[in-house]
Amino acid sequence: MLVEQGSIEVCNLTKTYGSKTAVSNASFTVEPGAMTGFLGANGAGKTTTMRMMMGLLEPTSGEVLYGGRPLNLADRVSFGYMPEERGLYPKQPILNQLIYLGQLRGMTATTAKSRASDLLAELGLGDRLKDKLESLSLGNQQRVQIVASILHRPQALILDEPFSGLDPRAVDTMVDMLHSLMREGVPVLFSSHQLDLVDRLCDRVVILHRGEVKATGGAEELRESGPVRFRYRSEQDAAWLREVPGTEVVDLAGPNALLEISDRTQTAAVRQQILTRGLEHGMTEFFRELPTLGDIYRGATQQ
Ligand SMILES: Nc1ncnc2c1ncn2[C@@H]1O[C@H](COP(=O)(O)OP(=O)(O)OP(=O)(O)O)[C@@H](O)[C@H]1O
Repeated sequence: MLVEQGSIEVCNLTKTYGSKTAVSNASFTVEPGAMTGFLGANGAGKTTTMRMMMGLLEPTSGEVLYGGRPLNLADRVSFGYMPEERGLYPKQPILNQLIYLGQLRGMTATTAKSRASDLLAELGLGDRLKDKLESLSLGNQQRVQIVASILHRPQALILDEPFSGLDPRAVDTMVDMLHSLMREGVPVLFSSHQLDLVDRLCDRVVILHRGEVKATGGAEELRESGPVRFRYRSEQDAAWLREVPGTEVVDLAGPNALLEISDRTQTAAVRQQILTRGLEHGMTEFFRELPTLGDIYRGATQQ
């Protein structure tokens, strides 16, 4: 069933600690029915931003809107949040504490028990329901954390490093769960350092660097707007490409090269020139290669 969910708009959020600015005038949107990856190095300000979005930290300035109006307490209770410091009780049996958490979020004990049991079983923990959290491996504790954040069918999901420490199979299972929520129209924001994972999973990206949003938008759109690069392959030495005006050779290995067009408005002309001359130099392939999200990330966080 597709539920009408609102988007979350982060508007000019700033957080300062004394003279230190942890987050500076950050603005971005988390769209319903999409996965948004929140990328940034250690200390970039991701956790601080997410905590402000969840109302756990008062912004120095700026606000967060949900469905076009200021986010209120009821919205926040309806959201699923996985904090960086996690936050379940190590000494409590896992099912019991999930039932308790579900009740805090308005579920009956019976519904919470049945949904928690189903989700734990889906994550391969069906036989651990009565075990204390601390007796599980760290990766399995993390699976319980994700169950805690999605138990009550949240209206939005904000996840701080949800994939860190998970093995590939656990990542896949969790991704399936997040995708099914996303298909129901839930906005999902998750922070990560894992560029490859963000590249694989996200429709949208926010890149934070030293507290500032350096890039935001659709992953494809960001890749399209990145540097214009062409892959060139041939049967002869490709060093002649260094002499072509309007391009820079990013990488050259014998007959193969990666080129970047210096001025994207000149792309068609430069491309035509290379095609014509390439035919005289044994060219076998020549095609546009979009930058990866990793390239975009590195470009946006250079200084
Ligand atoms: N309570 C605090 N007092 C002072 N400075 C803080 C406080 N909380 C965070 N900071 C600083 O704010 C900056 C942003 O921290 P934050 O934890 O939001 O980054 P992050 O992107 O989540 O990093 P990581 O990926 O390492 O979790 C850091 O320089 C951090 O030291």
